Amino acid sequence: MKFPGQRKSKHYFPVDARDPLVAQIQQENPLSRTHLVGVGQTIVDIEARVDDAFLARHNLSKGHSLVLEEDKAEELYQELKERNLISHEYPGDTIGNTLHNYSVLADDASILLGVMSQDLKIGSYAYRYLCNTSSRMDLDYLQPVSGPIGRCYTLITEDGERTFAINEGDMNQLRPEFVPEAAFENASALVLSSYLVRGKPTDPMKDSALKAIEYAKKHNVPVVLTLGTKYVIEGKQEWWIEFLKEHVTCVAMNEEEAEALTGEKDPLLAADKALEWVDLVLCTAGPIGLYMAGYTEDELKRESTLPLLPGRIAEFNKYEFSRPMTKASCENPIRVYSHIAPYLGGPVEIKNTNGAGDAALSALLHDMSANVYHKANVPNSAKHVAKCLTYSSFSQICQYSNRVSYQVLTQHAPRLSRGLPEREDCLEEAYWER
Ligand SMILES: Nc1ncnc2c1ncn2[C@@H]1O[C@H](COP(=O)(O)OP(=O)(O)OP(=O)(O)O)[C@@H](O)[C@H]1O
Ligand SMILES: O=c1[nH]cnc2c1ncn2[C@@H]1O[C@H](CO)[C@@H](O)[C@H]1O
Repeated sequence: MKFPGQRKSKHYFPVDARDPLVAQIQQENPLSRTHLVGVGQTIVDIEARVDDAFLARHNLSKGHSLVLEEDKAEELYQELKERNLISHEYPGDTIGNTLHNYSVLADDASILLGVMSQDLKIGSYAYRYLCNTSSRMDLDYLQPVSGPIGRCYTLITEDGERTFAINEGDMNQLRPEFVPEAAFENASALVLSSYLVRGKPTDPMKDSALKAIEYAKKHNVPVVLTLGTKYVIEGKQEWWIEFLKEHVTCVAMNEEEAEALTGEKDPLLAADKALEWVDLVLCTAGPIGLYMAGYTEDELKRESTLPLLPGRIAEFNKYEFSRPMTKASCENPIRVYSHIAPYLGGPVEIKNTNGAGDAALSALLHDMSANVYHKANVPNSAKHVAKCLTYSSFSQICQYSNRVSYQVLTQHAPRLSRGLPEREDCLEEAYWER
């Protein structure tokens, strides 16, 4: 496990490969490992530049993700092909992206539960998916299917906005028996998306997601839900709120999804509202940057030395140097919030915003895993006197998530093509204090 954030801090582990005491411990007891597990919809993103008329012709709603009927999807594909509009093809899926990015950042294992075409043809979409996925992502549990994996037409209009049109293929055919309990032993988190429940009523995907949640709970693995698109939430708020209350530790969303869920337009107020149902919130807000909200123990709160920020909650970032905890593990829980503006004000040229939110979430998950890893290997560390959800503070995670989003904005693909530059390993020194 490569560590996130302040890697030179005294709690960094493995502390120093040259320290004879540490070397000894490592020889006697191999380090305990952890991994991230996710239930995904295996999808290839097919990117094309189109105009607004194209979206109108295919009845697509700009900025969102819609599932098309097979014949409509074929019509759309034919037009893209005939007009030679397809520019890139990448592995996609919000969960696949998150797991891949996690594996790249942590240089460690993640497990994808999903489907894969059993008869692979070289050059096919399934083949492309596998070739361009991190070798740290464990694909051994995938369920073989006879049909194609999903295709996500990623349509970029002149204003830089992206609209998704989905041809499902067999992406929702994952059956519960392909969700093995073994994948949850020692897992640091289970990550799911709200997209998993929008298949046909006869699709087994929803039951598979519920099976995964059942195992996660059994093994005390936090459940992290990313909201995907506001259309999955709108009109079903009550259902989602019950779902969050019952199953979810951490929710990740952008400001539109946050509004659909909470009715609050302001991302800070929306994040605050979501704390009524979950323990930790990541809310991205495009050019505004991102917010986090969560709980910490009153006695353990740590005051920020950064400027206090104005917002709909006065001095909301006052305790952002605290580490997130579940509400239940606090005796006197207090709410903590943090915000960060886009890294360096955002890239000079945004290649594509596709995947920026997934990138932010993968950084948070990396930090959660680092905590589990550190706790398993250095249980007596002062870091673990209280049961925290993450290794770093709210503030540090905001910085890290934002930095990773920036990296995705500067490239076409929705997944990180490589880790962050090594010279930035210590965020404080190399980047934030510039
Ligand atoms: N126009 C922009 N300028 C600067 N930074 C941006 C811009 N858009 C996004 N970002 C950065 O990327 C992060 C995530 O972006 P955004 O809120 O667009 O995610 P999202 O809508 O969930 O994306 P996706 O669903 O495509 O993964 C933001 O917190 C911000 O740091
Ligand atoms: O219905 C869906 N299920 C799963 N992933 C999706 C769906 N629609 C879009 N994306 C994925 O969202 C990523 C960016 O966040 C894209 O890579 C796209 O593949």
